[in-house]
Amino acid sequence: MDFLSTVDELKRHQLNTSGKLRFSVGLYAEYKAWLISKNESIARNVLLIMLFFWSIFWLADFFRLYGQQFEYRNMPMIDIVVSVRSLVLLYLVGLFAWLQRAAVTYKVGYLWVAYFVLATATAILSNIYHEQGEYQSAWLPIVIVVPLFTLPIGMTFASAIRLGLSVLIIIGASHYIMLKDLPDHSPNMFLASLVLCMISGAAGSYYLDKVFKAAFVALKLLELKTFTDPMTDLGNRRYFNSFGNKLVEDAIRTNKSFSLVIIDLDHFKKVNDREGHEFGDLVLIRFSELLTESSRRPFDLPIRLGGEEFAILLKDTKGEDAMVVANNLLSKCKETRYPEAKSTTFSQSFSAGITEYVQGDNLQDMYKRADKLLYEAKSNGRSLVLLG
Ligand SMILES: Nc1nc2c(ncn2[C@@H]2O[C@H](COP(=O)(O)OP(=O)(O)OP(=O)(O)O)[C@@H](O)[C@H]2O)c(=O)[nH]1
Repeated sequence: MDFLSTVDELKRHQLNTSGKLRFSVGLYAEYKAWLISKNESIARNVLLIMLFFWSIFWLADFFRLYGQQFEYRNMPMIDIVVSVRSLVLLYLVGLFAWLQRAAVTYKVGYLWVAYFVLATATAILSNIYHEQGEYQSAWLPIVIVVPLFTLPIGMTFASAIRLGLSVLIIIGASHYIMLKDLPDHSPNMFLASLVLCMISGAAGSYYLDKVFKAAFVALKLLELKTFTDPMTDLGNRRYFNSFGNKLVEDAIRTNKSFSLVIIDLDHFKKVNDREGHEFGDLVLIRFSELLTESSRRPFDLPIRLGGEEFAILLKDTKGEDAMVVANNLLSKCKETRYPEAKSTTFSQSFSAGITEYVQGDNLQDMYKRADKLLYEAKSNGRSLVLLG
């Protein structure tokens, strides 16, 4: 896959959609897909072994420290610091596994696997061979974890360093507190480890940032294509189903309502016949722009269901309020002038049916209700919005 052109395409696309399209495929779905995927078994097994190793490593670290705490120091906070740190690291390794899947999918991450293996090996070896006491170097594996803080993809080099530094300060400080009373603790060793971690953390962050930004962009582009109508850049029927079902779930959980508007342009066949198909397309595009303008709140979702049929999903909106939105849209639609039309008096109207969610509804029930009203509007002379 050519990532540079992908990034450019995504940028173009995002400009057109003006941020209206929201994505429903999240990290969780990706992670699940990774777990069930059959094709990437090698990468998955390697990572699961790593994960296992890490669990053992950090748990052992914890129990060793726990076992020795009374011998070396009297700090009740030590247990908490160590266990929280171990949990956070395990969680981050889980996230790393997800990121690695993305890397394997987009065939850009093998260098990262090498980095991971190398850093882990360094950590084990430094632990085994350190003569003065293992804890000075026990936190070296942090070099692997720090780059994970580039997770908010889109990070710059400067922010990767900033994040790397803050993580190191937090973990370094907690480690220092744990170690400072050890009889064989060497401050120079501590300092050297800190610098090493800082450098590799920042370098790793920078590299990871580049790699995963590309993978992330490719993933988003795929979602964008799946859910977008190519002519109007509105969400398509697939997106309608996905977002609409989510609204139903939200409504069940929160007891809040939402409304659905189904719109069908009037006499559109005649528009095509009289003015030509190309002009018909232009009307559809202009109407989509109006639809986007009138769906002003962040969770108003305009959709092209297909042909000359559109919908708006209005979150937290009562039927009467949706009626106001639809009637304003109808006025604007009729007022729109088309200098491109052969007929100077050309204007486009639509008919619409609106319904509000009632407990027990599913999306299909709502669609049927709104569609019935829409056809009532059609048979009552068109250019009409009905609520029911
Ligand atoms: N130009 C253009 N026309 C389309 C597109 N999709 C569907 N159409 C046309 O939209 C028209 C829909 O016509 P009908 O379903 O008969 O309905 P209508 O003429 O709008 O009449 P009413 O809905 O009863 O008001 C058909 O002529 C389709 O060819 C498109 O992408 N571009």
